[in-house]
Amino acid sequence: ITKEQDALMKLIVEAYNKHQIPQDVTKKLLQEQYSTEENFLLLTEIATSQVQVLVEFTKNIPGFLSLDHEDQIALLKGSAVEAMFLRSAQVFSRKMPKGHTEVLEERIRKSGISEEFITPLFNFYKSVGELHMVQEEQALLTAITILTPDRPYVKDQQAVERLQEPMVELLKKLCVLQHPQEPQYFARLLGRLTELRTLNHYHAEMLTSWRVNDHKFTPLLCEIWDV
Ligand SMILES: Nc1ccc(C(=O)O[C@H]2C[C@H]3CC[C@@H]2C3)cc1
Repeated sequence: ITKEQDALMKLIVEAYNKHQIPQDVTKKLLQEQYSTEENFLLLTEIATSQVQVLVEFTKNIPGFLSLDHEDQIALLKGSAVEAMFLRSAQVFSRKMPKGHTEVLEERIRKSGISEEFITPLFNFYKSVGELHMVQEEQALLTAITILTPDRPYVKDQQAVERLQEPMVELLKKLCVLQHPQEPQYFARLLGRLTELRTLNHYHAEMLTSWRVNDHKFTPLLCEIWDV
């Protein structure tokens, strides 16, 4: 790892850890009663908070704020679902106190999300958990997801590639250092990004079904997902 790569990694990890889901949101998970309505409201709070954390993290990715402003929006809107699921998968499988994980799982299962999305969602959570990513890998993988050049409406894809490439190279080196006994570990991480893309479709269905049943979203979620 070169000096520049080490500096880049420290910036990304610092940005990743700077913003977390507020305690009061995760505390509510245990307190509120278990109605479908209450669960939906909790998930709405979690998703809104996740998107806020995502925007703050993205602004701290070196070079992001120097991109064309419309492209910045296109990258955020194009990656919000994937970055949110990636972070919630990491929180779900690692950071949460034991009791919370089961409670959150229960609430997700009973919030009006259709079964056909529940299965792929928890399969994804499980496959992320099994990777036992260190925080550097989590932060870099999230930044790489956000800096995907071929999102809809991105005008200057080369500029995004120039930011994403060094992060992919750095992640590749990190994986070799962190998992020397597992040469295919880096490929497994990138495989998670492919699995993530499939969740976009399910997520759009989830939003539509909630909208149809007249569920209220927050202004931020309406804006980032055009609902
Ligand atoms: N009104 C909404 C409520 C929740 C979501 C959402 O994406 O929830 C995600 C956050 C984590 C819990 C369920 C999934 C993963 C979207 C709109």
